[in-house]
Amino acid sequence: MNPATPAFSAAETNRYSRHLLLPEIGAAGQQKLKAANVLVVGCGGLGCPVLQYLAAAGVGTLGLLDSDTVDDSNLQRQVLYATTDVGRPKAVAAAEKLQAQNPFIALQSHQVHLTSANALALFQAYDIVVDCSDNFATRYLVNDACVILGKPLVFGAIFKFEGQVSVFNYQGGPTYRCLYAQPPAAGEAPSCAEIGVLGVLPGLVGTMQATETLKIILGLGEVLSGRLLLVDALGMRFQTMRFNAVAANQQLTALAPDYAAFCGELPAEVMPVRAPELSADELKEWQHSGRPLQLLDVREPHEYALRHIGGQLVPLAQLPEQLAHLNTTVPVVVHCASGVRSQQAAQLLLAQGFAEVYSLRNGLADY
Ligand SMILES: Nc1ncnc2c1ncn2[C@@H]1O[C@H](COP(=O)(O)OP(=O)(O)OP(=O)(O)O)[C@@H](O)[C@H]1O
Repeated sequence: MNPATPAFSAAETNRYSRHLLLPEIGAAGQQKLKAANVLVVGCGGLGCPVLQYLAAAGVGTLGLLDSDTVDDSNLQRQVLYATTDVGRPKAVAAAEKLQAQNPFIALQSHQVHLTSANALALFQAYDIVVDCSDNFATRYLVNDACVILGKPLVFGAIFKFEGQVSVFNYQGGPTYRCLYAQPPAAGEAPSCAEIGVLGVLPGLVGTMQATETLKIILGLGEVLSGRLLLVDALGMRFQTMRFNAVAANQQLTALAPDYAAFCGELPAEVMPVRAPELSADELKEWQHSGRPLQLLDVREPHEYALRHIGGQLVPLAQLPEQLAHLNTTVPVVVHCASGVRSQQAAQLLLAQGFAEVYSLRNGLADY
């Protein structure tokens, strides 16, 4: 179809009237939006605002890829979901909300986990991919699939109060690998589930991703290619850093077989044995019994200051050098915010010869 030909119903013309008024968009631009196919990988914190604004703007086909279900801890920031959606697949619940918001667009739910085995086939049908995932294995996989298929990739990431936005593989521009040649060491970059995130931050970063996506479709402005936007919500400061393409990263021909392994996630069969866990009730019972116990809090001092249940504070990163101050023969219960860092710490203690070590299941969240 000729993108310059307006093919809108009266209801669409009215709906998109504020776009149609802009000479930079107009009927031709709105037609480009209607003809566009955009895949959003991850319908969580970032995915929700990206999807909401792309749907409202009239992007004709939106793919929603997510393997997860809605958890009540998602509702603090994943604004497409209601309390009644808890337990439902995100790709399905989000599609319902978006279809109600805009009946003139098509929504494709992909309720799958993205892997090397399905990425190329899934991406094929889309013009642009927006990465709203939350882990490094998926980010490298999404990048490589976009490079192989020659698709622009709109990237966003959040951490506590900070965010990053960029556009990769745009018209021969640099890729995610040009910016980050190697993933961080396992445990070096904790997830939102572990470290927390300001609820509005994905809204801030996700709307920037949506903006870049619309600019790419419309051919408007200066796309954020070869530039990384750094968002500091606490200082409300925005900085841009330039980076260059590395030719080898733009010439990938095949996906890696296992992105989790590339990112240092060990396969289940060689994972260190998980330390035994204790429930919050079991810990409370132990504390009341007076049986000897070393209670270890492996969070950061600022988290401890906010709330603690006693015990010794030894942030996870400092644990290896603090081992000499602990008694290897007295049982140890390690806890953190949600049970992830404490599991790592408990495994370390067991490997160092501590006789009896437990990790508090779900951390302070359950206590
Ligand atoms: N490889 C993947 N395949 C499918 N979905 C993915 C993949 N990687 C990440 N996701 C999805 O991306 C979304 C990221 O959202 P977000 O960062 O808000 O995390 P969350 O898992 O919903 O929340 P939390 O980590 O706090 O529990 C999640 O819904 C997750 O299921």
